[in-house]
Amino acid sequence: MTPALEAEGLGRCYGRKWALRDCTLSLPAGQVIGLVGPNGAGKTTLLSLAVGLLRPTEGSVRILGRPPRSPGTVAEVGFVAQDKPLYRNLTVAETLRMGAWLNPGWDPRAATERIERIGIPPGQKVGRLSGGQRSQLALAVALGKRPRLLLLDEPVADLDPIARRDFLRTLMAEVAESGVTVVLSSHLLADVERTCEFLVLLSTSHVQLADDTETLLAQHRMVTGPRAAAPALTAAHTAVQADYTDRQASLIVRAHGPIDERVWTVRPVSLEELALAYMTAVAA
Ligand SMILES: Nc1ncnc2c1ncn2[C@@H]1O[C@H](COP(=O)(O)OP(=O)(O)OP(=O)(O)O)[C@@H](O)[C@H]1O
Repeated sequence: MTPALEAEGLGRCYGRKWALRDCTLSLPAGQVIGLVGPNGAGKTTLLSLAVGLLRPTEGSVRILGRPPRSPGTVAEVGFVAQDKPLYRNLTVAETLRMGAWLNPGWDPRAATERIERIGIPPGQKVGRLSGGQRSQLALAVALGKRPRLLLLDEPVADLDPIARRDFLRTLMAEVAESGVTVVLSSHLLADVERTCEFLVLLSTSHVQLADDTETLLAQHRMVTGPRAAAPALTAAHTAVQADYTDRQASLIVRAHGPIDERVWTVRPVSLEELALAYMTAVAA
């Protein structure tokens, strides 16, 4: 199957500062992919390069097997930017009509039903919606397009917990029903853990992790035990994060084989622990 997004040595700099560098990735189609990383890591830059809103300084990117903005691609890709750009003077109903007018494959039922279910009045001006309602409308417009690839830049940041759960459920239902690929950038690691089957972690403008979550979780372990035994442990396995007291060591390791459970207490890590460990390790 053609990857949803492929990047090869992709980089973008602003002046002399690299926002994204050496980015080589292949994202599988038909999954929900989490894109995480600290502020300024390069997530928006990667998404903007993918949809052709930015040009690469070096390297290349393809979406759905084609360069961004090539004929056909624009109709097949939905992008909801971080600031949810919508026309403030249009009403909700007019926004949906504009979506229908601009997109040949528009599904009026999907968009309208969604807005009705959330209870946003169709006659309301967009400029008077709350931040969360605007996010919901932007998602409805993006889904109404029936895209094959949906790129969402921090879509749930201003939703309340119930709306967030509903939003993520809708996304997962869409993936199951239509096979759309979703790339979801978020700081909410617990949401990413619940929703995503594949994780991309960016930090300091570089890709630190890009793999399916099951593989990542199988590779890593939380290990606690005597500090004196830590050098032997870190010689055999890669320490991603290490905390020491006088006698005790507590580490997250990428294991390269069995860990001696006579010496160490070993447990699986959560995706949230793993992502935080990588972000902290790179920042340190
Ligand atoms: N238009 C711009 N001009 C100059 N520098 C920029 C511009 N856009 C982004 N940058 C810089 O590029 C880097 C990556 O920014 P980007 O917005 O991609 O990060 P991000 O991971 O999306 O951050 P956040 O989580 O805060 O949204 C940052 O250092 C940022 O300051």
